[in-house]
Amino acid sequence: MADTAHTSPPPDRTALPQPSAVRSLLRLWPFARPVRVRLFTAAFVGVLASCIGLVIPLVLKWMVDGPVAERDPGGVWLGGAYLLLLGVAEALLFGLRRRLVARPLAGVEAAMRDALYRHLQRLPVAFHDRWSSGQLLSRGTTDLQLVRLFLAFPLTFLLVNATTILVGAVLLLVQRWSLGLVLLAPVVPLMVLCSVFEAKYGRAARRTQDQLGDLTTVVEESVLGIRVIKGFGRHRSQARAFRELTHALRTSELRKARLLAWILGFNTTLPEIAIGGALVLGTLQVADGVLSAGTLVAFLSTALALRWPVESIGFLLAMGNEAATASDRYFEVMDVPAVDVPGTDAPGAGVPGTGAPGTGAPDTDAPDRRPSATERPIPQDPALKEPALKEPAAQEPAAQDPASAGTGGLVFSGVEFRYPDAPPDSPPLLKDITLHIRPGETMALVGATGSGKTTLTALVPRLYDPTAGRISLDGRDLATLGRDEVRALVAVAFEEPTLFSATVAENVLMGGERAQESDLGRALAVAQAEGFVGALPEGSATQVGEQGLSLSGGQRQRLALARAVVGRPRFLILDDPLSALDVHTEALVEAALRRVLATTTALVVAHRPSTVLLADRVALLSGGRIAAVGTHHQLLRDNPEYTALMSGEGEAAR
Ligand SMILES: Nc1ncnc2c1ncn2[C@@H]1O[C@H](COP(=O)(O)OP(=O)(O)OP(=O)(O)O)[C@@H](O)[C@H]1O
Repeated sequence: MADTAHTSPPPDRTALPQPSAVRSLLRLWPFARPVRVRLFTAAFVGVLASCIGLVIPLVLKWMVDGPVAERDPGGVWLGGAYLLLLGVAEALLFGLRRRLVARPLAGVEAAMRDALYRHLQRLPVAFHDRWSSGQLLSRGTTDLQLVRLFLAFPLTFLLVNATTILVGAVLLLVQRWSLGLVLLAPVVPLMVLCSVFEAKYGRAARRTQDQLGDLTTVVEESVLGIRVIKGFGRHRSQARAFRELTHALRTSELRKARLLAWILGFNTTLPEIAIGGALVLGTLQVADGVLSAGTLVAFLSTALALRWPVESIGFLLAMGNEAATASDRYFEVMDVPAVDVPGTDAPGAGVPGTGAPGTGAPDTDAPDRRPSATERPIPQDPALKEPALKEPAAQEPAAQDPASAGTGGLVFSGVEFRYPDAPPDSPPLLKDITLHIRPGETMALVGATGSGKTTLTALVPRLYDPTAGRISLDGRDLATLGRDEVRALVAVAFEEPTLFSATVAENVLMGGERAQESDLGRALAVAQAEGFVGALPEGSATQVGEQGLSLSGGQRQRLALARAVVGRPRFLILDDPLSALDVHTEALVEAALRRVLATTTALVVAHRPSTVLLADRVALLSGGRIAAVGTHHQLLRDNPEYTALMSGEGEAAR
């Protein structure tokens, strides 16, 4: 499992030491590798184009000292033709460079985005509990654009410009070493200034990109929560919060602009002063007859040709720093160990450095940290350990695995759980949970608000892993099952029914890998959703809006229930599935659900007696433990806490 540092979003990273920009950028290599030939060719073409630019001053020198001095019009025309050819070749080569990289780099950006999305799907729920969606969105959008821009432009031009400056410096020194030294005098101060700039700009870029992520979160929350904002008239305070963030972002952007202006100023002024100095000195040397006019022209043309490569260093460093920051932010997410490796039986096999025990989120190397099913036999009848009233289950096992006779169904053995972000000295939320739901049995889970019912149910589909103890499904240790196996065995309907921007049918059918269109009707019937789905403009082919907002709460809940039952799961986890239904619909759904529950092993979080009555037995969760197990009537008779909860007194007292 990821440790807290991994699951937590980075705090203010600008306060931390920044990793070297080069090291951050080198991490992009695996993604850039497939297009390396194009990148290197583009760099070579760029260097060639730039060197052609440096030949132009040499042609000028030849023209001034030759045809111009000798008043030879034919030579002047020839020189002009050479210059034109060189100029056209330079332009064509720069165009070719751009063409070479544009398409492959769009592919690199898409591949990185794809990898990020796939990774996000496989990260533990604990990670998503802690990271804001805006931070993730901005890493998958703006940050990746910055990376593509860097690979397309500054990466090549840092190389092209460095080569141009180097070749140009040699040409200057060869033409007239004394003038060359005057021109090269600003190199050392400029290098110092550039390194100071780089450090400062790197921090500013980090701050800006983090603030952009926060801003995205606010926008997203405002859009999704628009009903609450309007309902409570919070648009002014929301707008104020938004303004504060945009103001902070603007301040950071201005700081970047100031830093950029500062380095551009130095990068322009110092070389200009040097060129001025060389011009004065060169003119004196021409006047003294120690230097030809052609050499001075060539010298100054070379110096002017080097102006852009020097001036642009500021821009290129800025873009490089932004890309390095983007790379850091991208890999902060990519470095969080994933929960599972598809196609492997043991979750997380092959993913290095994952999973410290006791942190509460699904682990990728669970077999390492917990003994395997063969090492730790499941207690022969964990139900015997249950602390309170017992009676035979109404449903006997339909088909028990002979190898695990008596341990089939859903078994919690000494399960303990603490959320990864809970204070380390706080007691675990769930302690020593030992519970046996027999094959085919429906167990209701009852407890006060906040007692941990949802948390306990979330352990079954492995949204989180217990911090101690074990859960088994039909005798198989849950921790040894791959993600696909768990998904095939367990279906869940959450308290908050989430629907996706897709058709009703797609939303329901995503509940079962092998679910067919024919299962759709059955699932909708169980959830008593046929009526309203049939009345939708295009029936089950109707698109439901973002998060299914175009449907009522009860309708969404019924579709979520249909999704849970569509795949005929062996284990069904329902978190208060009928809470948003009216009494009449609830009775109809219950009648249909009863038939589904008869064929599955189910754990149903229940708040109301009507839901509890769906179950064969009831487990009472109190103080983080299973305080009692029995039938509804037994618990009503013998357990005052349960009686209070069912009568509503318990909740009212809280
Ligand atoms: N992701 C999380 N990180 C940290 N703590 C959490 C997280 N989710 C829930 N909790 C805490 O765990 C406790 C139990 O929450 P849980 O949702 O399991 O209770 P519940 O019994 O289902 O409540 P309800 O009946 O109101 O739905 C609460 O105190 C809650 O604040």
